[in-house]
Formats: sequence, C-alpha cells, structure tokens
Amino acid sequence: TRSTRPQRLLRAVQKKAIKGDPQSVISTIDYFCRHSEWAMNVGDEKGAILDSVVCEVSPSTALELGTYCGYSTVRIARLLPPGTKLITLEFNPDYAAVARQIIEYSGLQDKICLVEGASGDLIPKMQELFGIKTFDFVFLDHWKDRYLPDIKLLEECQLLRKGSILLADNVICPGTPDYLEYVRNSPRYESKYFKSHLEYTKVEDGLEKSVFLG
Ligand SMILES: C[C@H](C[C@H]1O[C@@H](n2cnc3c(N)ncnc32)[C@H](O)[C@@H]1O)NC(=O)c1cc(-c2ccc(F)cc2)cc(O)c1O
Ligand SMILES: [Mg+2]
Repeated sequence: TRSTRPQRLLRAVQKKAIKGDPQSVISTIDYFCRHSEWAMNVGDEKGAILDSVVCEVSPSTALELGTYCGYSTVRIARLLPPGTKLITLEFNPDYAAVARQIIEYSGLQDKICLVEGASGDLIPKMQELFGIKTFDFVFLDHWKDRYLPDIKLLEECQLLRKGSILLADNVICPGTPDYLEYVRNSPRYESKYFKSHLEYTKVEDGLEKSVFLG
C-alpha cells in the first residue's frame, strides 16, 4: 500500500538530515513541507516563537500534547538544559512510530519521553508514571477541542503551579474559541496572543501564551 505522509516525511529526514543534528532535522522537515507536501507541524515561523518562549521559561519539566511527527518535540528538546525531561503524548500509534524515529535520528531521545495514549487518560497518571509534581511548561497542539478540557484537567490534577506557562498552537486556524475565551477571561490566567501564520502558508494563525496565576 502507498506510504503515508508521515512516512514520506521520515524518509526525507533519513535521506537529507544529518544524524544527531536536531537543527538539520528541523530544517529538512520545513523544506519538505514547503516544497514537497504540507504537514501540520508548528513550522518555522511559529516555531521561532515557540523557541523564544522555551528559552525564556527554561523549564525543568515540560509537557507536549500532540506529538504528531515530533517536529515541535525536537524543537523544544534541543533547547532544554541537561537533566530536564520533555514528556510528549500522542494517541495515534502510526504517528507515534514515526515520531520515535525522528526523535532518535535527532539524537535527543534521552531528553524526551513519548507516551502513546490519549491526553485525557494520561494526564491524571503523570505523578504516578513520572513522579512529576508540576509542569513548568505545557505546549498544546492536539485536537483543538481538547485544549480546554485538558487544562481544566491539569488544574484538577494540581499539575500547574503559580507561574506555569501554557503555549497553545492554532488558536486562530483551525481555532480554539472556547479555550481562548477561558484563558483570556479567567482570573487564574494572564494571557497574550502572538500573531503569526498557519505553518508554511499566508493564512493567519497564532500562539496564545498563558501564565497560570495559581
Ligand atoms: C491534532 C493534531 C496533532 C496531533 O495530535 C494528536 N492528538 C489529538 N488528540 C490527542 C489527544 N487527546 N491525546 C494525544 N494526542 C492527540 C493527533 O493524533 C495528531 O498527531 N493537530 C492538528 O490537527 C492540526 C491541524 C492543522 C490544520 C490547519 C489547517 C487545515 F486546513 C488543516 C489542518 C494545523 C495544526 O497546526 C495542527 O496542529
Ligand atoms: Mg498545530
């Protein structure tokens, strides 16, 4: 049967990127998505904003919801100080299999823990599975109607602390209206919109950065 787009993206990385060089993996994926096939990675333009927030927060504990092929996983992990862990959740086994290989190719597997499963099931298990108390940083990039229920779940499970940073992709396209309304109106969050574009296109999109106030 025909290969899938994630498999073709992985093949491009294995063919063109330098093994052990995260930046070349990132550049190869961006080139592939601009010149061969669009794919729903956060991309280079929003990726630069993601980089700046990760550097600013310099998290000891980080969570990513929605790994897909691992592009933003590699972007985040390459900036983490030694000894920190990025936990990334992906419920599609085919996507998770590709992501594992892209993460390994980049050489960042020691900083990343990819868990297959649905965020709604796994978030309540973070303490028992990983001994995580709270997350300093959460990148939301999974089903857009799961952003709001999952941050409420993070609150309920006491996985956020005063100052925890949430960064959400696609708040304009495809859009997460209920999430935006919540973080922008809740007294428990201080929120800021970073205007950008949908990956590899001229369509408006952006990232919403929200600080949990406790
Ligand atoms: C949702 C996907 C990203 C991944 O998230 C995993 N996932 C889901 N729900 C869960 C869960 N509850 N737990 C764990 N993993 C989970 C999934 O399997 C995908 O691999 N992302 C998108 O759909 C997405 C779509 C677009 C997009 C924009 C304009 C268009 F015309 C078409 C598509 C852009 C983006 O930037 C995206 O991010
Ligand atoms: Mg996205």
